[in-house]
This record gives sequence, C-alpha cells and structure tokens, in this order.
Amino acid sequence: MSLIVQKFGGTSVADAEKIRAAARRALRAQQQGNQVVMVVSAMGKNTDILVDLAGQVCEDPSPREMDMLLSTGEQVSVALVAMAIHDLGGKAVSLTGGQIGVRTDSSHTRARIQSIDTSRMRTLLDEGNIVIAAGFQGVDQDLNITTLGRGGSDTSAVALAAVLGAEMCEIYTDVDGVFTTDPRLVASARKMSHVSHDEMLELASLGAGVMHSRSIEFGKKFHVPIHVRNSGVFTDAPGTVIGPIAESEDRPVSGCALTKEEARITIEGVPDEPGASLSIFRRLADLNITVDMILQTPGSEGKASISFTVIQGDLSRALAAARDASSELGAGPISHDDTVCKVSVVGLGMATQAGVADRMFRALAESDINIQAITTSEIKVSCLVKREQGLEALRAVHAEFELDRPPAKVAPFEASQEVAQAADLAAVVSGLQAMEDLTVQGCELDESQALITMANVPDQPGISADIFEGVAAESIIVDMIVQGVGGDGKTTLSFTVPAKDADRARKVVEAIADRLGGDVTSLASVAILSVNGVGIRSHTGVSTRMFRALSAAGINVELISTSEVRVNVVVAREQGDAGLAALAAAFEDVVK
Ligand SMILES: Nc1ncnc2c1ncn2[C@@H]1O[C@H](COP(=O)(O)OP(=O)(O)O)[C@@H](O)[C@H]1O
Ligand SMILES: N[C@@H](CC(=O)OP(=O)(O)O)C(=O)O
Repeated sequence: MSLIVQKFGGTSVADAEKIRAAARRALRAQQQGNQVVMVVSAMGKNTDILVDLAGQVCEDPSPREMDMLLSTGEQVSVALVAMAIHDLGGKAVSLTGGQIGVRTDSSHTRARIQSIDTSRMRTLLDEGNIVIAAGFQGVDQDLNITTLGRGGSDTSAVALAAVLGAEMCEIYTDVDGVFTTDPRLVASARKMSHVSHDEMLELASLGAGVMHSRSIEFGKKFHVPIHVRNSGVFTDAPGTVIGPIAESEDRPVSGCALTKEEARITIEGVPDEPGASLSIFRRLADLNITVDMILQTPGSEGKASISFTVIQGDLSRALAAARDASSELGAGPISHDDTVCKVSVVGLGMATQAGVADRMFRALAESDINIQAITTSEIKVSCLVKREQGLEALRAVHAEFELDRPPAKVAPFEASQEVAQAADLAAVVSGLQAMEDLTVQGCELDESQALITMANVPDQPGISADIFEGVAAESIIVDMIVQGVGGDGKTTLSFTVPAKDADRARKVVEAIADRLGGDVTSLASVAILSVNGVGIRSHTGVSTRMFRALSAAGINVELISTSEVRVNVVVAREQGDAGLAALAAAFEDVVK
C-alpha cells in the first residue's frame, strides 16, 4: 500500500475550521488507498507567541527550557487534529517527537535529527490509523525535548517521508506553491510548476521562507519527492514539485529572494597568511553560528580584509568571536553593520550563461541602490544592500529577469514527478544511521581560471554594473565575484575568469579604472579549490575543516565564496595539487 506524508504548516491549522479541513484532506487521501502520516505545526502564530512570552519572563532563556516551551505548540495541534479525525469517523493517533522516536543531538533550539524509529508508526498505520506526528521536535539521548530550528516541521515531514519510503511528501501551506519570489512581497511573482533541489536549497537559505532549507537537503539526499500545495483550495490543482529537475533549462534565473535580518562584520588588517581564516571561522563554528557571505579581499602590505554576514540574532555572539580571533591574529579594526539585507538571484541556468551578474547589478544601479558586497556561486548571485532598500531591490531584480512570465520552454510537470519517484530505497535505508550527517560529494581543483582584482574603486551605485557589463560584452564568463565592504568610500572587487580570457578582461577593467579610479592587479593563473555537497553552509564545520586542512598544508587562501552546495577558495596556482590532496584527506571520512 502506498504511503504519503502530508505536512500542515501553522497557517493551515490556524483555527478550528482549518484543522477540520486538514483532517478531511488526510481522510480523503486514506480513502483513496494510501496510508497517511500527517506532520503538523503549531497553530497560526503560536510559536511566536511562546517566544514572546519567554522574552517577557526572562532576558536570556535557557535553550533547553525554550525547547520544552516551544514543543508544546505542536502538542496542542496534533491532539486537536486527531480529535477532528475521530469526529469525522476516522481512526487517528497523535504522537510527540519523543513518542515517534525522533532522536536528535542535544543542540537545543537547532537540533539535528540522528535517527527515527518507524516501528510504532508502522504498527499504527497497519491498524488503519492516520498517524499525526508533531513536527519540529525530537528528543536527545537523555530524553530532553529538542527542536529543529524555526520552520523545522518541513524537515520533520521530509525526514519521516524518507524513513518510511513515502511515495510523496506533500507540504500544505497558505500559498499555491513555490513562487519566483515571496508573493506577499512582489505581487507579480509567479508560481513555478517545479523547481530543482539545488535551486530550492539556495532559495530557502536565501530567504524563501516557504520551505526550511534542511528539508530540501533531506529531499535531495534521500530522493523524496516534495509537493508544495495550498491547503486553502478545494481542488487538486498541482502546486510545485521540488525534485531533481528545474522548470526550465534555458532560463538563467529561476527565482529571487530577500533575507531582511542580516548583519555584517568586517575584520580589517588580517595577516594574509595560512590559518587566518581558520582562526575566525573555527570560533564561529564552535558557537554553531551559520556564516553566510564570506568575503575575503586582498588588502595592501600583506594584510587582507575579511567580511562575513550572520543573521542579526547571532550578531553579538559573532562579534565576540570576531574580537577574540582578531586579537589572536593581531588584526583590526573590526566594524559591523546591522542595517543591511541581502537580495539574491538563483538559477541552474546561470552556470552556463554569461551576463547574469551584470544584469542584476545594472537593475540595482538603475534603482539607485548601492551594492555593499557581492558573492556568487555557480547558481546564485547575492548582493548586500541597505535594509531600507531591500524590497525595492527585490522588485527590481524580479522585473529585470522577467520572472513574472513563464519560461519559453518548460520541462513537463510529469517528468519532475517521474524522476523523483524513481527513488532508491536502499540508499535511503543505508543513510538512516546518521540522517543529517554531512554529505560531501567531492573536492575539486580547477586550474583554468585567472584572478583579477580592482582595489580602491569608488563605492557608488553602478560600479559593478559597469565592470561586469564590460566583461560580459566580451562574452567572458565570470565565475567567482567577491566585492569587499567599502571603507573610506572605496571598495575592492575581485573576480575570476577563464585564464584564456584574462588579458581581455583586464583591459576592460583597466579602461574603467582609467575613467573612475582604482588599481588593477591580476594573477594570470590561479587554482580554485572547492568542496561540494549538500547543505554545505548549514553544516557550520565545513569551512572550518577546509581552512584547517589548507592551513596545515601551509596554503594561503586568496579569496573565498560560499553557497549551500559549495565552498570555493582561490589559492596560488602552484599550490593547487597540494591543496586538493589536503582537502581529499580532510574530507575522506564524509565523501559519499
Ligand atoms: N518563493 C516563495 N514562494 C512561496 N511562498 C514564499 C516564498 N518566499 C516566501 N514565501 C512565504 O512563505 C509563506 C509560507 O510559509 P509559512 O508562513 O512558514 O507557512 P506554514 O505555516 O505553512 O509553514 C507564504 O505565505 C509566503 O509569504
Ligand atoms: N511551529 C514551528 C515549526 C514550523 O515549522 O512551523 P511552520 O510550519 O508554521 O513554519 C515554527 O513556527 O517555527
């Protein structure tokens, strides 16, 4: 008998009527011949209310007690959903995370699932029950209640679907599916018929709150088809399938997103030598702080400037860590800005098409928005801008890439489902032992690139657009772009291009420097080392492990860029082979 998991977010169980509607939907799926596991979140804004309450009682609540408190929200809703099903004549049993056997580590408020025991759920299902599982929670080995981080019910649902070998994991929410951007922020946003795991991973971690990014890691790792749908409509109209296939192959950008609550920290005067990045990011990883944009730009006299962003809530802890690292390194000064936000574009197509970054930069410049920092990966470009301009920036890039219009050639919806359903259950089962372990697919060395740096550029709207339009006009594909944070009205931009195009790219940049000011330097050939896999950024230890391995091998990092699926660093060409060997050894235990 087929099994489906249906997850109902807080918005879909916000009141008694919605709870009854969710119950009817689950019963209908059961009547259609499926076994049904529901995963339910706390009603409406109940988790926010509990967080607020804790804040009124105490300034700095203990994470353990926070979990004890927040988990009650889901306990209320699962019981009510079970009662609603009983009332409709169905059989249902509600279970907390602990009762299901969702084992996690002990990182309260951001725990990771270690294993799930399916036996009790299987017995209940075989007896004809709908199982109603509390999302977002588990227990550690001492039976302390843990939670998975805000929005974590999606992760509970996809994890349950993985261990149960479910045919489909349906995510019911208050919108019709995954849109090209948050439809509440941009009215012209368009629902996508499907979106690839890698795009969704990036979008979710870059601000698309419709899905919890770790749920996508599970979906990708365990081949779980995920279908995001609207709980408020009574039709069976398809929503968005998150699977291996992108909606369109020829479109460079699939979606865009905004993270509002960003904070930026910059450490200047960091000695440009092996181990410097390690000293900083090791401390942040030890505190379990997820670092987002990391920008290292070459400075003068053997000193570099390292900037990174964290979510605003982590700022004070991250600043303390930065101060410790800075005094150990003899670096400084340190500055920070907590009035920034990040706008990003994401698309599998940009890996093979020139001219995405420059279009984004031009769209922002035309709205008179200054870009404070840039990072790129194969499938995303992120720009840090003033928070008050965030929404305008999002709308500008959405319009620039015409995301309101469907792509010319859309891969068929059925294809995304078919491929997704060809899941390898054996792989799922073998992955159960340590479900959220890091999956590193491999370490790579690319020796084909050159590095161009333009320092002391006036920090004003339109500079990046000028440079990258000029480079794109020469049909040169830019790989990594890192723009450091400006000081004294100046900024530094570094980027890599294929070595064969380096001379032409340098000429373009020199012409701009002649006009606007700025010092151009280039390295005709560099080595880009990368570690790629699933959920690279949210596993805070990956960069640390990478920097440690390179530092131990005496290799200096010139430039860094990160994404959900990859960390890239640029090192001197002659150190590429040694760097690759060091990384291969460092990640040997986790390469799948
Ligand atoms: N790209 C996007 N597509 C769809 N919804 C998005 C996107 N980005 C952000 N959202 C927001 O996510 C919301 C749904 O997530 P959430 O409020 O957590 O619902 P739930 O309670 O169902 O988990 C939508 O109402 C929408 O405003
Ligand atoms: N109730 C939790 C978990 C969750 O995932 O909720 P939702 O599915 O409503 O985003 C939270 O608010 O964080």
